[in-house]
Amino acid sequence: MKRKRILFTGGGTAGHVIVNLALIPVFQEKGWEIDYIGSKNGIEKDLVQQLEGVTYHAVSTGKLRRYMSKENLKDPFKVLKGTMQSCNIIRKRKPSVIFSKGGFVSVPVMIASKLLRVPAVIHESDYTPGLANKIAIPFSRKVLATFEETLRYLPEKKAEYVGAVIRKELFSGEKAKGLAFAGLEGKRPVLLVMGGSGGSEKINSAIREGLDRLLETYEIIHICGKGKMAPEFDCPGYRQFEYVQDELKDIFAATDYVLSRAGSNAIFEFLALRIPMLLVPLGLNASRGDQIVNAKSFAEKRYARVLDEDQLTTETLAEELEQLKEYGPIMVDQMRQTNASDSLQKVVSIIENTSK
Ligand SMILES: CC(=O)N[C@H]1[C@@H](OP(=O)(O)OP(=O)(O)OC[C@H]2O[C@@H](n3ccc(=O)[nH]c3=O)[C@H](O)[C@@H]2O)O[C@H](CO)[C@@H](O)[C@@H]1O
Repeated sequence: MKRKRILFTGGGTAGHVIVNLALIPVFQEKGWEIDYIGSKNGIEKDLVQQLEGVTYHAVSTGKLRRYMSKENLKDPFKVLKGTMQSCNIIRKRKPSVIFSKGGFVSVPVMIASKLLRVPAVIHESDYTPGLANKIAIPFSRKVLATFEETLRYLPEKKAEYVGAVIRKELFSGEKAKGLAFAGLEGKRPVLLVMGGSGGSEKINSAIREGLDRLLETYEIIHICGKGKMAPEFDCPGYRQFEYVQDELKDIFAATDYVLSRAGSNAIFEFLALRIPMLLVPLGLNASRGDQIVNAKSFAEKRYARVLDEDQLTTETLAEELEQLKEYGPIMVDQMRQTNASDSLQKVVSIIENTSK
């Protein structure tokens, strides 16, 4: 019997790849063939190309900029080229279904899916839909949302709330391995600092400026982002990484508190693992404000505390971390009332039912 084939797309930042990484092993176990369309140089290429049994195809992509640039004039042509390349790949590989996690690389793939009548499912993990997904929704059969509140921004007939899709392996981390990997003793509570998949210069600076004081209370694991390490700050109890893959589960298991950006995938992972979080959402000057609403929703449900980026100083950070310690047990109680465990299965069933 001919094996079914699924084509994934999504990229730009890890937030647009991670859900695909959670789904790929499930479809592999089911015996499906897997293709992935991403960009030539995006993080999706690094994360997906190393997976066994997944064929990665790179296409030309535009970039959905929110500012004026000469490059904006070239983008429609890049999207057109990407659409033609995607059409060729789809014609050759003949997927039964396409799953898109958004990001600008997904736009040409979604247009191609419509042109060639391959059913496509979109996933939106932020509270408000991203620009790429907004463009792609008319080309899709189904739009799945992590936040229940997102449904009000989506077409009723296509939208479905599924919750957060979380990589299974994140639930099997080991604290001792996490501490050993980071070279920490675990004598003081471990604070994980994670400025999103690309790191955050603002959070990095605030942590490093207040490092001596923070190290009196915490041991710190700092995921700073590619090219954002600062070896001159290396000292006992403080460990920096650019980006962590396989060992992330162990780092999470060793974490008592987290200071983070408010990207949807990351905050739902902390929620699922019951880690009290202080969130510093990316501001309106650098984004459409999706993290601000993600964070607000978490604060309202008492899963998180929020510190606005423009209020972030070493002093406010130290104060807020004190509050995080105090309110941590309440947050954990609130988080224990949630259950994200069946989201992955739900999404898999929807994709299977949508496929040709
Ligand atoms: C600057 C930007 O555009 N940010 C967006 C991007 O964030 P970003 O790419 O940071 O996305 P998320 O925080 O949602 O997800 C990051 C993912 O990367 C993983 N991870 C991170 C660091 C690491 O070392 N190893 C690792 O595996 C996290 O565990 C998480 O699963 O997508 C999110 C989801 O659409 C949006 O909410 C953010 O606004």
